[in-house]
Amino acid sequence: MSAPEAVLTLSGVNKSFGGVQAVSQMTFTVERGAITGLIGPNGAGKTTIFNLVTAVYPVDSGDILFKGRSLPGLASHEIIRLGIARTFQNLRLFHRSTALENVMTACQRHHPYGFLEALTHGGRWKRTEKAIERRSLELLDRVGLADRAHQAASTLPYGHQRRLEIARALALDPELLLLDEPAAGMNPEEVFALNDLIGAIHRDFSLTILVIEHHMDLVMEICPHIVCMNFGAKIAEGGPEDIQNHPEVLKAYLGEEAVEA
Ligand SMILES: Nc1ncnc2c1ncn2[C@@H]1O[C@H](COP(=O)(O)OP(=O)(O)OP(=O)(O)O)[C@@H](O)[C@H]1O
Repeated sequence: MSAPEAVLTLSGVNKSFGGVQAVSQMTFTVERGAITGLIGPNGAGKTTIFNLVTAVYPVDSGDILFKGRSLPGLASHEIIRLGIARTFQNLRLFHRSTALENVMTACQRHHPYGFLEALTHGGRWKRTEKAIERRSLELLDRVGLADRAHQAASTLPYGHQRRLEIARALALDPELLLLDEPAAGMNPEEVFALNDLIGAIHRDFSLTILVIEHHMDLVMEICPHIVCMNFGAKIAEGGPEDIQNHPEVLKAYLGEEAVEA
């Protein structure tokens, strides 16, 4: 058996905002093909990790490697081109555009054509547009939104908007998909269905996934490996059983007194 390959490696990453140390000496690895969970109480620094990987913010120090290549210093669009896509905790959809237009915009950004071509609506432009539309419809179908393609994003139920964000991220052909609280605001049935969806896209798109999630049932079910952080630092790492029984994790979630009681 070949040794697992690291797709994403954080080494001693630090980030502070003013006096707040949002991420402190963070070190962990995401292996190719794995679904890794990133958990921790509110304000632990999880989204900041995603923001550092995708160059929303620069790291203060430390390194982030994607397939051995150092990411700090690259721009967000360069990181997308390397094969990293993400969804956002606070949805970033174009609310007035349809579901289809939202996905097509992501595809177009990923397969840009010349300004002149677009202006003249030349033959290649039309073929590219058709191919993008077909691909976008396929992706909507994949996330269970085929029948909502022509509906404005803002009028979709919240759970569907989260699925639309996943379709948009898939349109960027990622190798590594970062999901930021994909189940936020979903009811238990929607969370259950999301569980299946994440499993299916992981398999069908040969993805490596890093997922931030507060629904512990979902994390424990889909993530064979979990990193838990609190106050910016990693406090535990391991399989679901290790994490569920880890004293630092229990303390972080339940408080010191509850663990001692
Ligand atoms: N742009 C920013 N400016 C100032 N402080 C920030 C900024 N982004 C994050 N922080 C702070 O960094 C810390 C970590 O925030 P972060 O959003 O990464 O936590 P989180 O674990 O994702 O939390 P949640 O689960 O509530 O989304 C918090 O104290 C937060 O207030």
